[in-house]
Amino acid sequence: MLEELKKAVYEANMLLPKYGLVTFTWGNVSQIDRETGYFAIKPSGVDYDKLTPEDMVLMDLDGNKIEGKYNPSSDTPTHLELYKAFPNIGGIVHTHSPWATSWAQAGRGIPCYGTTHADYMYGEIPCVRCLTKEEIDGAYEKNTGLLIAEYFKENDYEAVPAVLCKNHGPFTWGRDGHEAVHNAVVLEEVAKMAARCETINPQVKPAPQELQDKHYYRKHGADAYYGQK
Ligand SMILES: O=C(CO)[C@@H](O)[C@H](O)COP(=O)(O)O
Repeated sequence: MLEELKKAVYEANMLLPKYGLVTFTWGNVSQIDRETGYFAIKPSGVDYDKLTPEDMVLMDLDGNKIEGKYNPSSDTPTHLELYKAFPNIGGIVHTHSPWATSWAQAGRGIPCYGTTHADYMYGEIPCVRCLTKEEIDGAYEKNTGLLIAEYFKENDYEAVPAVLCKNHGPFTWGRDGHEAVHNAVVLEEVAKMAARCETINPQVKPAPQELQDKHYYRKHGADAYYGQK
């Protein structure tokens, strides 16, 4: 079932090691078929070099496994909550990419220091709070998804398709898995540049708003990143 979807998700997952975003079996990509409401996601704990398209696990938005010989990624409940909360999201990535995860562990959002950032993400890339003891002791991954969804109910997830979860790591999204991976690569590069920028000049300030606006809206214009505004 949904073989094309599983193939696309397999190919998107294989980009994570290709771009140096993951070590061992860390990280995962999913993509949803909005007609069926099913999404395909990387199986939990399977080495990337052993993965095949058939290994992708099909899930529904109630958290039921529809098809797949493996367990779905442990982060599946987070992906699920984001798909439920935001209809324009078609693909989601979670990694522990080192530079973005370092900002997440430090509990800081990534300011926009330059046009590389502004070309893809409008303003600061946020870091949401660490989960509470109750949230951690409960459904950790589901609560991570609910926390991200809560933040972006008040903030534009189309303008900033990325978030850092404090003491954990980054999540990115897009219209499909490949675009979510693209945003994960951009996030890691921007995180690296920003960290180095602050080392070179600890007094550095964000780029002027007019420069940020020029670059973001030149690429995204009045049309939203996901369609007509
Ligand atoms: O965030 C985590 C663990 O902290 C996960 O993303 C693992 O890094 C990958 O788990 P699986 O997808 O293999 O279950």
